[in-house]
Amino acid sequence: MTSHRRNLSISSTEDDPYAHAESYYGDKKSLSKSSKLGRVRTFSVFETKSKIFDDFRKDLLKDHKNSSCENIGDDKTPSPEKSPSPPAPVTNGNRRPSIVPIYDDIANQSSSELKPELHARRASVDDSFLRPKKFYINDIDLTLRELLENEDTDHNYQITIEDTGPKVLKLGTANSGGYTKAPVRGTYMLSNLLQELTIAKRFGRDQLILDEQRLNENPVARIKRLITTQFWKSLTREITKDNIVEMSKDTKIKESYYDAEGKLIENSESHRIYIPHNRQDQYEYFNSIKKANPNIVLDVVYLPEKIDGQFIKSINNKPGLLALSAKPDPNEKGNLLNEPYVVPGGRFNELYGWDSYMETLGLLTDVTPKSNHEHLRLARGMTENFIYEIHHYGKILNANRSYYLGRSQPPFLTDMALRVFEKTKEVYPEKLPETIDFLKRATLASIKEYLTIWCAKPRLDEKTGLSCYHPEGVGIPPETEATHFDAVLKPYVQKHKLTQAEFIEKYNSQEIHEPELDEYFLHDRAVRESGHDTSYRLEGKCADLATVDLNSLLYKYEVDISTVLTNYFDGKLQDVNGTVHQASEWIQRAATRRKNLTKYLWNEKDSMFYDYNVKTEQQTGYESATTFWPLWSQAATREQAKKLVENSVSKFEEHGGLVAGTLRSRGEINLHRPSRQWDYPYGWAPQQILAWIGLNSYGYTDVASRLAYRWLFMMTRAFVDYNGVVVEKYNVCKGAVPHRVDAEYGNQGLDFKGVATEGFGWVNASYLVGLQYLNLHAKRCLGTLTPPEVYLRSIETHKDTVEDVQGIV
Ligand SMILES: OC[C@H]1O[C@H](O[C@H]2O[C@H](CO)[C@@H](O)[C@H](O)[C@H]2O)[C@H](O)[C@@H](O)[C@@H]1O
Ligand SMILES: [Ca+2]
Repeated sequence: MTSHRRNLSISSTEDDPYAHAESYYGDKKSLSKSSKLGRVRTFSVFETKSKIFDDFRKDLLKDHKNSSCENIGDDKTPSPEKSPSPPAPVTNGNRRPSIVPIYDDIANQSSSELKPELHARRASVDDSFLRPKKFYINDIDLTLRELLENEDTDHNYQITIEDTGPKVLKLGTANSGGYTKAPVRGTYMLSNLLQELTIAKRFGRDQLILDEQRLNENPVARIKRLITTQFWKSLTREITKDNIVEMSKDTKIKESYYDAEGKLIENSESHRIYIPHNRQDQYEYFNSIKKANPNIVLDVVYLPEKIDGQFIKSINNKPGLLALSAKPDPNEKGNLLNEPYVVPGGRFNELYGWDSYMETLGLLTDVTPKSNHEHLRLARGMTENFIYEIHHYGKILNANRSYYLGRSQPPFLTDMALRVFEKTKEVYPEKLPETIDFLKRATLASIKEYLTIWCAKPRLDEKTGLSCYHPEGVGIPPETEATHFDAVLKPYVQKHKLTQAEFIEKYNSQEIHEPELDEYFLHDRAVRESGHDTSYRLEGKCADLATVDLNSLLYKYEVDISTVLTNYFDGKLQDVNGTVHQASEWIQRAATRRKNLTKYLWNEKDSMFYDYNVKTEQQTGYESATTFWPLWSQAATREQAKKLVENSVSKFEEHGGLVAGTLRSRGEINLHRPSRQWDYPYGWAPQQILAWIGLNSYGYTDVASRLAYRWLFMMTRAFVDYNGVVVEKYNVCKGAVPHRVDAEYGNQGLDFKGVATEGFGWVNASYLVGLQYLNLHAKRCLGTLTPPEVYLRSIETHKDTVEDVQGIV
């Protein structure tokens, strides 16, 4: 049936029960402050109720009557009853839909205000023939209140399996005008109801027709839909004149200074953007915004040409956002268009290094020549921002805030650029010269990063030819959660008979010298540069470790650079300084590193790659999931891969996928040795993704699929049982509550009321990437929440194959 079957002025896509929130709850206009226009389909308050039901009933009858006839009821002509310009919205007295915080107006209303109006009349259409159902929510506030009062028994504005309510709420059906009631049952449907009502309310709706299908949607489809249509959007940042003040706000550090009397003053908020010393265009652009808006508070500050540890420490109390790539707006003189990016989420509201690579993998999963070009734009934006960071800050930054200026994160630029390049060629074949230019710029930036950061002092260990994480910096990293260093600082605080705050102040200003502590923080900064902050694998020694992770990534750089030079630039590329880089040099570098990886990092007896301590000249023996990274970069030999799979996957394979490190290596945890988030029992999305890609590339697709199933099952189970939660990391060893993590700053992505709107960047990506490793049978099992043990038994019994695996990354 291709025609419009409804006598409502809507298109067929608007009748989709799974439509994007914008079209389901109201068009974009409805979000603007000045206009709260809702679309017709959801029966906005602009129409009188009796007219709503008249229309709807007529429509149903027509639907029913014509259900077997093609092209009957073609209503391309808009319904004469629908007014193109709706009358002013009904305001319900003083009650206006509030958006933030969305529950306040419910809480503040007296129950008489919330009393349901009597239904004007009952529609004469019987419910029974209509499947799937639609519910008529006459008063969203009232329904939300009833739902929360009955079902959210622990009062956290989420409906989870820990709530002990009746687990059923009756809602009026749409075709009976709300008269006939039908139940919404069980945690999953009730929590989806809470989510949908919360979203509808954020769109300014008071009433709603809600598809039952939206409440009992297959959870796999729902997670995928939310990530691709909502979460990426919520995590997207793009600096504009209108949002720079909000974007420059820092939430991790409180700005502080001493007043004339020497009293420490803390600002609750600061808004500052730092500009590279040679970007006058950007400096002027941000100042022009200030000039045009004298009421805004925005500090626009040039960075010096030389940025070292002392300088970075000197601005610890003046946190600011770091400018990113921007180009002139062809349509508006003086305006700059800033490249977009995706942030991880929660407390991480800036462009991160390796998170962006993982997000790119996720974003590119659904880009085709015909769809989702926006996702390609975001992936390209992040890559452009990395090129910019290398040229203006000397490295790809941990993240674009001032306190991250001294350190990088695991490098993935060559692979990221190649993937964006390939996709761009496919989507915009007509732009090939521009796309090749992008690849050239990304490759030259990667070469610069490789030569000046990763293979230069202090990161390069000349003896082994391998590299270590070793950033610049002085003092204590200011961005960590307040209590993170308590155990480490305690003996020093006691020794100097100071409060911890006083000690930090004096130690940072170098009034107190503690060489051992300097050494500890050198390694701590290195741990943060490694992205694996924090872990007992690295603590107290990271800057001395030639890690498996970093050296696998650098091998990939070497191979990718030689491939790009060979395939696109006749084997050589000249940089801005006139140096010509030859493919043959990069082939040689890769061969040397591969040999050194085997010589220093491979342990034949244990079938593992271990980090190598360049000071003690020994392997550390710490069992870490980074042992699979040489599969991702294809630095491992076939034999090493086979041994890893046969003897070492089992060391890390837990209920929910790969654990970051083994229990044996982590050791005992106690008050003085608190648990660390990158150790047992936690599992992280990037570790899973890299292992799947690596295993698959050596032909171990069955192992990759099995691990993907475990991870996706754990995510789906938590999503279904815990109100749509998607978090930064999981406890992969626990069947129940895997999303509850209390190590270090705790988990991110948990803190929401009613509905999760962003998930977490790399975990979102892992879901989309992971699905590509599952065949139809696996996806069906996942949708019905079949536990991994049962699913794995089923595929053994049926000698299932992975022949359906499609489009693997
Ligand atoms: O503020 C504490 C630390 O937070 C970041 O690290 C964690 O989050 C990052 C963003 O998702 C992620 O890249 C990193 O692997 C996580 O451990 C930050 O990167 C650290 O520098 C910071 O100290
Ligand atoms: Ca609850």
